[in-house]
Amino acid sequence: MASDSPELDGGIPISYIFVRVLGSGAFGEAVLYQKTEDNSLVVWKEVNLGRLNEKQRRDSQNEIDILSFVNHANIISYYNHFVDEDTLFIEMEYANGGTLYDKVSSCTKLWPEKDVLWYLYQMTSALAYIHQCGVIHRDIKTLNIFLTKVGLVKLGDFGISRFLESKNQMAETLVGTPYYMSPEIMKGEKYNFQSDIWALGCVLYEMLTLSRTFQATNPLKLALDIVKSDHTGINKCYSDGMRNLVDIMLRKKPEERPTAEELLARPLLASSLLKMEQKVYELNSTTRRTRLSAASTSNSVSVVTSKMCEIYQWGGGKMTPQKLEMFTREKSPMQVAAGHCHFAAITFEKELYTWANPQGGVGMVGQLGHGDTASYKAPKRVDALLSMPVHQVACGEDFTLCVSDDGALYAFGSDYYGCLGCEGEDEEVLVPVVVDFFSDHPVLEVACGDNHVIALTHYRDVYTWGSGEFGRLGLGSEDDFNTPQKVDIPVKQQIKSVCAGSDSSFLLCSSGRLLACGSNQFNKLGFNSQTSGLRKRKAKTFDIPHRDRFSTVKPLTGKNVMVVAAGKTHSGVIDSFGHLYMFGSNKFGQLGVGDFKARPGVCRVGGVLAGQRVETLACGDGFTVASTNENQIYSWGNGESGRLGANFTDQGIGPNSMCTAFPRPIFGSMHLVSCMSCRHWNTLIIAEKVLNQKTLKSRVSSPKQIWPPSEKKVALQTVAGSIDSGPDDEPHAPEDAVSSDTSSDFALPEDIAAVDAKREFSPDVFTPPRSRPSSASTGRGSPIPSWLEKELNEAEVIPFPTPSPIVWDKNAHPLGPKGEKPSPLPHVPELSVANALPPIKSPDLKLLIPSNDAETVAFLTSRVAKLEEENLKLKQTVEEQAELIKKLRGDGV
Ligand SMILES: Nc1ncnc2c1ncn2[C@@H]1O[C@H](COP(=O)(O)OP(=O)(O)OP(=O)(O)O)[C@@H](O)[C@H]1O
Repeated sequence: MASDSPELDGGIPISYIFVRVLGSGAFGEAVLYQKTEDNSLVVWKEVNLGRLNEKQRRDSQNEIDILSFVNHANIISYYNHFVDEDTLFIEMEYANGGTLYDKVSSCTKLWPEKDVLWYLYQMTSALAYIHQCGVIHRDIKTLNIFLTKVGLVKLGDFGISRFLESKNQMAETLVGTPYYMSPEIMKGEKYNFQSDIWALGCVLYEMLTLSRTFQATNPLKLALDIVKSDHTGINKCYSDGMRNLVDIMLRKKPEERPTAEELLARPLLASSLLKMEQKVYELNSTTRRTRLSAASTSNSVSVVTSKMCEIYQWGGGKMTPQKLEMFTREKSPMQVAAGHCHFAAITFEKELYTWANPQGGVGMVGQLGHGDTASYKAPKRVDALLSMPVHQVACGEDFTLCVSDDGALYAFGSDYYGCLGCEGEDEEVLVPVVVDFFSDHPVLEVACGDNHVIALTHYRDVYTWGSGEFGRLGLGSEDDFNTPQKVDIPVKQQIKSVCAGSDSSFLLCSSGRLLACGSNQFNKLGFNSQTSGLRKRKAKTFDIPHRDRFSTVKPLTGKNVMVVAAGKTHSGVIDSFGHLYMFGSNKFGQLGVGDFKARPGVCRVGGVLAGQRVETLACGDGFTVASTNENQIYSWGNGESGRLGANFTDQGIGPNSMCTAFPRPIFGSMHLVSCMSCRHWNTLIIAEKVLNQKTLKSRVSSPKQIWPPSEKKVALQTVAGSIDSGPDDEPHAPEDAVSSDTSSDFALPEDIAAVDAKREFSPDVFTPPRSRPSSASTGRGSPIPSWLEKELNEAEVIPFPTPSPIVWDKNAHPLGPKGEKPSPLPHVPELSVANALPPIKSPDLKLLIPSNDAETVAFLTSRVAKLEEENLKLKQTVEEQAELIKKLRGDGV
């Protein structure tokens, strides 16, 4: 039990962000979570064992037994399970496209035969597989056939399946859903695999007719119809082969029905079997994770943290942060983007929501994508993109662009400057249109300035279009373009991320170098340099007004830039140490250096931020917002119209009484910010709150395989044994704690001393770094690339005596703060759980890295950059070789 093992035995803590409750079944809830380890969505099905009778307990146990050994592209994957007191938790694959029931019931027109065939193939393939393994599903129905957005079928809900010893064995229990029950079950006779074929026949019939096979609502009449009557005919628009399939699957005598294998061999399916098999493989390989999560490694103990994400918005008249209730109650946000008067958010389910806050009679021009010019004040889902999983969004002044999982780029709103990237579109586009140009160049990330767009493709090419004033497109001129234009990158650098200011553009390279172009007014690109102290020379500033090609921001060379943010008159970057550097206008104190004086070069922001790692950064019109590894959010600069989310004043010094030139904390309670975006006077942030943390001991398991029938029984006993409530297997921790996060979501600024007091400790809970939606202005990267981190974690441990354990706070620094033992935690509600948990050691890193001094950090950072560069070179060589081989083959050599 976890209480007996105060240390985590090398177990990897896993964080889950609560997304939403999917629904409740007879025994409990199915809850959707995002796993921060790899950003995947998973379902935790909670089964309340306390309410179950003996038979129902067996059924839920049965579901795990079956799920844990089946492994098929068209069956919901099982990842993990544990028992916590009277609740059984099962972690499984999430099917993000609803159920076949939803799809059939929302259809008004008959389906094309090829679509029916595609679904039928996948269901039959899943059935053939489980039947071969000796399992009858026993509850095949449209409600248990899950779908993914890309059109994959996932058979689920094995609650009442069971093994049959042999194909001839007959089951006797009366189970299933009446509409899909076979005649033999209705008659109380024994049944076998062929009952599943009957149910599949009913499902096929529903897909072809959009109605139930037998309609009677009176159970007796239904039973009679199933046993005696024939189903009504199927529309002649379907082929004879298809209609014949229904007939043979719904034969009253089970032995006359084809088996699933035989169905697959029939000409209708067999003729396109290979193609469909290949398609399933391709679609599945992009979405599927490894079957067992880190929690399931042998004897591991993990901390499972579930978090809730909330969106706060301020500015434009909203003087303090306002929580958008919709994203708290129903949907969990993953990325946000702010425009001049419109906003966008993407949920974990990859749905896009938009809303607006127009002021002073500003008209809407379709930038919300809802098909009209209404200004929806509350977030509304963009239904036109429902079938497209959207992973990133960016807002321009009055237009919006977003990227789907498959790299398609969609645009809507005003095309006045050609920012929609599609020639021949109306000036106002009210629903998303695809930017055709990128059909052959899948897009990774998009950034929008006020009137221009930058897109980064999967091949790491950069395209720009829209207004070219001040050379912001980096194309060597100030010309405007209404279609994407490829940008020449002067240095052979791999571009990692793109960022757009109002009339400026930045490209962030994997090497940590920053390239910029566009207007350098106030030195907001950071190009200006100053020479002073040279013999016989006066101090001189080299002022560059604008640049029309991307070039290196030289004053930042040597800083390993991880994050860049650009506002209207100023910009900022965060380096790999979490240091913040600002440049541009300081009229409103937006550089955060404690005064309002113009600064000719790049300034490092210290003060209250010194000693913290800055993790996210966003720049608006005359103000800046940043968050740190200590979960504090700061704002500074111009406070007019609620830009700072609070009322700070350095009265009498700045240009107006609402300005502050120092970073000021704005949230009273601690929040982890995963994403932020500022534009004009608006700010949007996503703040994470820990809901609860559990320490759990995972069952002993290794990745499951399909066993030959003879070994099946033994293997299943092993799996079943692992959730027995015997002492060795008790997987829950008595110290499971639920955070009583009753602190107000937002409080006005505390006094800085209180905040400083909080900064003296760092939580000793280790949570894995979160991979974030890539957004130049918002995201923060892990200081150590994932491959290196993986290598470090998997490296062989060489015993090395250390006087005191080093607590590695991943959020704090690549190597932790000087290796000191942290002081005990004061009582802060959000951290009460952290206090309850034992300190987590990171033996691997502690042993691998003998000292935590700055040199080691610098060494590792430069090594990472170098390795990345080498990696890039290798990739290029491989590509060149592949090209050569292709050419040679083409020439017939
Ligand atoms: N893996 C999954 N992916 C997507 N949705 C799921 C998944 N598992 C369950 N759901 C959804 O969650 C809801 C609740 O599911 P659950 O399995 O708890 O109950 P049920 O199947 O509706 O009822 P019962 O288990 O009593 O038959 C259902 O709407 C179901 O569609």
